[in-house]
Amino acid sequence: MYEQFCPSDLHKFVEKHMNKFTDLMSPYVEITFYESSGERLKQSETYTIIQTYLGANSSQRAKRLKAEVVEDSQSPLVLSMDDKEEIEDEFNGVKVWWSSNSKAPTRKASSGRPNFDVVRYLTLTFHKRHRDLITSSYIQHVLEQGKAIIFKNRRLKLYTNNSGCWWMSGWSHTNFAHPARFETLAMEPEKKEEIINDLVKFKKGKEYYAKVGKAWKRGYLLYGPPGTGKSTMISAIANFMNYDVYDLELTTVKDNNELKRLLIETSSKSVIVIEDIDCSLELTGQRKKKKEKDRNDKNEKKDKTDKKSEEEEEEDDDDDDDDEEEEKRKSKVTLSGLLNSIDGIWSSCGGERIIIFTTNFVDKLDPALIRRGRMDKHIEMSYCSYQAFKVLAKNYLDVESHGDLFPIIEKLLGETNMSPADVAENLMPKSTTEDVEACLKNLIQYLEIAKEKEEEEAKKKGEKAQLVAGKDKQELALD
Ligand SMILES: Nc1ncnc2c1ncn2[C@@H]1O[C@H](COP(=O)(O)OP(=O)(O)OP(=O)(O)O)[C@@H](O)[C@H]1O
Ligand SMILES: [Mg+2]
Repeated sequence: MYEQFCPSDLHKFVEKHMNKFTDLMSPYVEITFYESSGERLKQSETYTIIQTYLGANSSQRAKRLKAEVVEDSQSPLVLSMDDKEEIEDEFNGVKVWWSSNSKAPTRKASSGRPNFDVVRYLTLTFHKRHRDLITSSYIQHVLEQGKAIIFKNRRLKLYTNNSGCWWMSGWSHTNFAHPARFETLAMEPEKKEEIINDLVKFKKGKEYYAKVGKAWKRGYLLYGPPGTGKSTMISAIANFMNYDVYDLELTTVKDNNELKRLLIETSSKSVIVIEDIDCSLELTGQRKKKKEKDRNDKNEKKDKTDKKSEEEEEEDDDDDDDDEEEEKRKSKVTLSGLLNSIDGIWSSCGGERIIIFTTNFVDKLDPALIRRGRMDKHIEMSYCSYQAFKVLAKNYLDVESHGDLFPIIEKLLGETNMSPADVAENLMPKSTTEDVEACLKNLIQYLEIAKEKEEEEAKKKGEKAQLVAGKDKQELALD
C-alpha cells in the first residue's frame, strides 16, 4: 500500500527538494550566526559582537533599525538591524550581504520542556569564489571592529578594595563617571602635550613591547603639593585611554599576599592607582616605630612608679587587647612586598596596564620604588602658572582675556604659590549676580593676600635664621 500524501506534505516535499536543487546551483555561500546557543540558550558573544558591528555600519544605510537600552554602555540607545532587514558590506572590494532573521520557536527544546523563544540569527551571504577571504579575513575584521566598538562604548568602572570591612578583601566596583579631560586640565600646554604623546605611544605600543620583550605597561609618578591636580590627572588619563580605574588603598590590604592577589585580579586596559604612596607605605614603618616608642615609654613609667593600683593595671591590659585587635586590622604590606607585587603583575599578566603613584612628598619615597622601569615617567604637578590659569579661566568663566586684569593676574601668579584648586575656587561665581569681572577681581584680591602672607612668613623665617646665626656666633666667641 502506498502511503497517502496530503497536500501540505506534498508542499513540504517539493520545497525541500527545490531548496536542495537551488543550493546546488547557487554560486552563493551562507554562514549563519545564532543569537543563542546551548541548552540554556546563553546569548552568544559572537552574535552580540557582529550585531554591534552591523549596527554601527548599518545605522546610516538600513531603513529599519532596532533600538535597545544596553546596560554598561555609554550611549543611552544602541541601534541594530531589525528583523528581516538586509544590508550590504564591502571588504577589500568584495561585496557581502548580511540579513537579520528569526525562526518560530521549535515546539520542544531538547530538555523536553516547551520552548517559546524565537530563534534569531544573522546570515552572511557571499560569492563562493571569495570563501577564503571571507572566512579567514573578513569575519576576523568584523569581530575585531565589533569588539572595539563595544569597548569604546562601554561604561568605565571604578574598582576599589576599600569595602569598609577589614575582614573583607577583593575589589568592588561602581561606574566611573569623572568628567576630567586633558582639555580642562590646567597645566602648561607643552607638558600636557608630552603626556598625551606618551599615552598615545603606549596605547599603540603592543608590537613594540612584544619586540623588545617588555611587559606592556607604564608607570607614572605624579608628585606635587595638594590641590595641583594629581587626582584630576588620573581621571583625565582614564577617560583619555578609555581604561577602568583600580583605586588601590594599601592601608586596608592585609599583607603582601593579598596585595599580589588583588593586583593579579586587575584586568588589562586599566589604570591602577595608589594615591599618597608616602603615607601608605610609611604606615608600616611608623607603626613599628610607634609601638616601640610606646613600649619604651611604658617601661620608663613602670620604673618611675613603684606601685600601681589594680585598676590601672586592668586598664593597661585592656589597652593591650585593643592594641592587638588594632594591630590585626592594620596593613602588613611592606615596601619589598609592594615592589615584588608590582614586578610580579608585570611579568605574570603583562597586558596594557598603567600604574600611577601620587605623592605630596617625592623626596620621602624610597628610590627603589620610583626607579625608571617601575615608574617610567615622573610628572611634577606644580602651583598654578599663568598658562594653567588661562585654562581655568576658559573652563570656569569662558574667557580668554579680560581688559587689563589678565596681566595683573599673570604678575601675581609669578610672585606667589597658589594651587590650581585655590585658583579654581576663586574663579567660581559666589552668587548669580557675580560676573566675569567680579570673579577675576576676587582672584586678584585673594592672590594679593596670599602674596602678603608669603612675604611675612619669609620675613619671619629670615629673622629667625639671623637670630640663630647670631647665637651660634656668640657661642663660638665664648668657646
Ligand atoms: N591642574 C588642574 N586643572 C584643573 N583643575 C584642577 C587642577 N588642579 C586642581 N584642580 C581642581 O581642584 C580640585 C582638587 O584637585 P585634585 O584633587 O586633583 O588635587 P590633588 O593634587 O590630587 O590634591 P591632593 O594632593 O590633596 O590629593 C579638583 O577637583 C579640580 O577641580
Ligand atoms: Mg589627590
